[in-house]
Amino acid sequence: MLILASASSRRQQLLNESGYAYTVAISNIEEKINDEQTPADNAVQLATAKAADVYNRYPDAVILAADTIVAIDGGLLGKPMDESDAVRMLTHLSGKKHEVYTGVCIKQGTKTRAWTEKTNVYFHHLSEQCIQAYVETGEPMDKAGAYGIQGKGARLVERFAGDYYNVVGLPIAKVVRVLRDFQIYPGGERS
Ligand SMILES: Cc1cn([C@H]2C[C@H](O)[C@@H](COP(=O)(O)OP(=O)(O)OP(=O)(O)O)O2)c(=O)[nH]c1=O
Repeated sequence: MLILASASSRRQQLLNESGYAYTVAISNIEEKINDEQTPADNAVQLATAKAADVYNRYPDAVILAADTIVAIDGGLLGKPMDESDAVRMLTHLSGKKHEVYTGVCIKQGTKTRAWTEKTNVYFHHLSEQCIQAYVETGEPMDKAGAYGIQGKGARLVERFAGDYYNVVGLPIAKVVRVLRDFQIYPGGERS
């Protein structure tokens, strides 16, 4: 049995599109960023903590957890606290390159595979008016870095290098490969 330890509708959608049968169980951990650690370590540790939390409730299942963090100029951006925080984040990202890290943890019993995937994203120069209008759509509020590349936030992005789905919140191609090692297969694929 596969359990997705995530409330994120984007992650659920990516698993649905791949044709997996799974159940959602949400972890209750507090997502605290540790500024003294690298972005990659933060992302993978948060994903591992989410998986460990759900493992306590489902000790026999294969558990998939993920965490997405945005890094720029050596600092980390999680989800914005409010609209002015979203404006601050988007102003910081404007006209620059940043990195999106998604940490993934797949766990069954003592068998654990955990890693971080990085995608570089380059933003256009954004006017104050453009940032304000985007924040007013409400889209930034539940997203790391205050944007969603898969939504209206697409207009902010000049280009990216790496896995697009990693930015959305789950590097699905690698996840599919690692899940095979746990005997979990996508729709249409046999063991
Ligand atoms: C950068 C970016 C982030 N995001 C999202 C992915 C994640 O859902 C969210 C980062 O928060 P996360 O803490 O990774 O995930 P979550 O809180 O939504 O769900 P859970 O903790 O239950 O797993 O930001 C996008 O949807 N698009 C983007 O372009």
